[in-house]
Parts: sequence; structure tokens; C-alpha cells
Amino acid sequence: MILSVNNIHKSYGKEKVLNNISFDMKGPQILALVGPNGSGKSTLLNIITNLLPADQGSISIIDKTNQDPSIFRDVSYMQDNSVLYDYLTGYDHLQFIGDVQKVSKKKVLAAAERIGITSFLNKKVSNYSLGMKQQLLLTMAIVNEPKLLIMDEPLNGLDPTNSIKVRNLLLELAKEGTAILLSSHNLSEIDHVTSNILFLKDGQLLNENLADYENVYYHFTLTTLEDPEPLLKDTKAIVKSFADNRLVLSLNGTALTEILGIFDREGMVITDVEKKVVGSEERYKELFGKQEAEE
Ligand SMILES: Nc1ncnc2c1ncn2[C@@H]1O[C@H](COP(=O)(O)OP(=O)(O)OP(=O)(O)O)[C@@H](O)[C@H]1O
Repeated sequence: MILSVNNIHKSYGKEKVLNNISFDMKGPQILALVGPNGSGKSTLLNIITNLLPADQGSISIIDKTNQDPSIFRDVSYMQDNSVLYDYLTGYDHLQFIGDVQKVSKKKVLAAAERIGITSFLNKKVSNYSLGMKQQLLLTMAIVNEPKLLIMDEPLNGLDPTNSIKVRNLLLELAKEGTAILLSSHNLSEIDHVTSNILFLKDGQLLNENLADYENVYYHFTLTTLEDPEPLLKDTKAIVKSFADNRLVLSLNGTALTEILGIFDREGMVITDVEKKVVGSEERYKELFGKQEAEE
């Protein structure tokens, strides 16, 4: 198991910020944490990386507790740019990280080359644009070739060219075996890198099991007027709606044969089926309400 988050609770004074958060990352994948401002994303990432204590619950990373200092060779946390020092150059930052992570200068420079920041490494961070800062933070996060990369809003402040570049890099890293947990507001960007999304609202996860991550919906037209929901209650299918012979289900690939078998057994004839991939923006509107998504 790469990451296991178990029953995390956190309050600031009387304000409950995280309420019983649990989820797992079993292998290399990209998992996005999405939620409105103040929903607790940064607090959760800070707890996972042991920068902040939880009130209750536990975290394990690569099968060790997150309190074990040895795991941080294999984990990187890309925070927001407040962790950068204005009066130091990009190169100074990389040298520091290289020393802490015991990574050779050659590897550090190779990471800078990969992100494409060598041309401005000698400039002081005070002269960097937001996008340049993001790219420096990203380079700092990959120098140790982490098994788990945790990122707070990595796509923030990037122009379209750099955004595409960083998205491709995330996909490449995941393919090479890095598990990536990232938070984001930018839902259309997220759709390009993953369909695995955890939605956080008021400190609670709105979806906890894998079936809920699914963004594939099936629209069936049936000959029956009878509500099929009771027949499907022991399956992985989630009934989204049923009206006028139209049944909308969210289900994963393995459940489809089971569902078709049930329709067949019950004599429910399908006259039409349409598969629809739902983008995360649509999913966000469904979970948070249209108004909030458009704010
Ligand atoms: N150090 C702190 N002391 C008191 N309250 C805090 C502290 N840090 C965060 N909070 C509160 O906890 C809640 C969650 O904040 P958090 O920064 O985790 O949310 P977020 O989802 O990352 O928000 P954003 O998308 O705006 O970065 C907010 O109501 C915030 O005001």
C-alpha cells in the first residue's frame, strides 16, 4: 500500500476542519483531491506529510507510519510558493534539496533540465513569475525520484504551454511508477490527468469507495415502467435516476455484465444504451450544486 489514510479528524479551536477522512492509494496512480476554498485540502495534505498533527486517526506511507523519518526519502511534498526564499536563486534551492535528500548534483541538474528551468536557475526567486516558481517547486519535488508525490495545487498559475507541459510530466511520472496525490481547483485541467477524484466538502469526503470515483454513466432505455432500483441494490451500480423508462446508472466495467444478467433474468428488455463519460466539472456540479460550481 502506497498511502493509507485512516479516520483522520482535525479541528482548529471549535472549528471542525476534517471529519473522519479515510482513503487508500494502493499503487501508482494519480488521485486528485478537489473541493472548494477552505474545505480542508491543505490541512489534509499537511497531516499526511506529518507537518501538522491530526487530533485522531493514523496515516501510513509505503507500509510505515508517517511519523517514521525514513519514509521522506521516498516522499515529496510540493507546497505552495510561500516555502521559497525570495533572496535565494533557483539553483540555491535545488542545491539545498539535493543536500538534504543526498542526491548528486548531476541528478539535480537532470531534474531541472527535465522541467526546463535551467535558463532561469541563476536568477533570484524575487524575480520569478508565479509559473516559474511553480516549476522550481516541481523540480525540487522530483529530484529524489519519489515513490509518492504529494502536490498542493501544482497547476496553479501556469500558462497554457506550461500547464500542458506539467500535465504531461505528471502522466509520465505516473507511468514510471510514481503515485501522485494532488489538490486542485482547476477541474478541466484535472480531467486531462486523472478520473480518480476525491471530493472534499466541509471537511468530509463525499465519495469513499472506488465505485464512486467512476465517471462513466450508462443510460439505458428499458421497456419496463417498473423501478429497477430494488433489483440492483446488491450490485455495484449506483442508480442516478429512473423516469419514463430511462435508467441512468453509474457503474464500473465489472458490474456491467452483472447488470445485463439481471435485466435479462427479470425480462427487462433494453431498447437503447448510451455510455457517457462525465467530466469532473459536471461531477463537481452534481456533488456541490450548480450555484457553488459557478461561483
Ligand atoms: N492554522 C490555522 N488556524 C486556524 N484555522 C485554520 C488554520 N489553517 C486553516 N484553517 C482553517 O481550516 C479550514 C480549511 O483550510 P485549508 O487551508 O485546509 O482549506 P483548503 O481546502 O486547502 O483551502 P484553499 O483551497 O483555499 O487553499 C479553513 O476554514 C481555514 O480557515
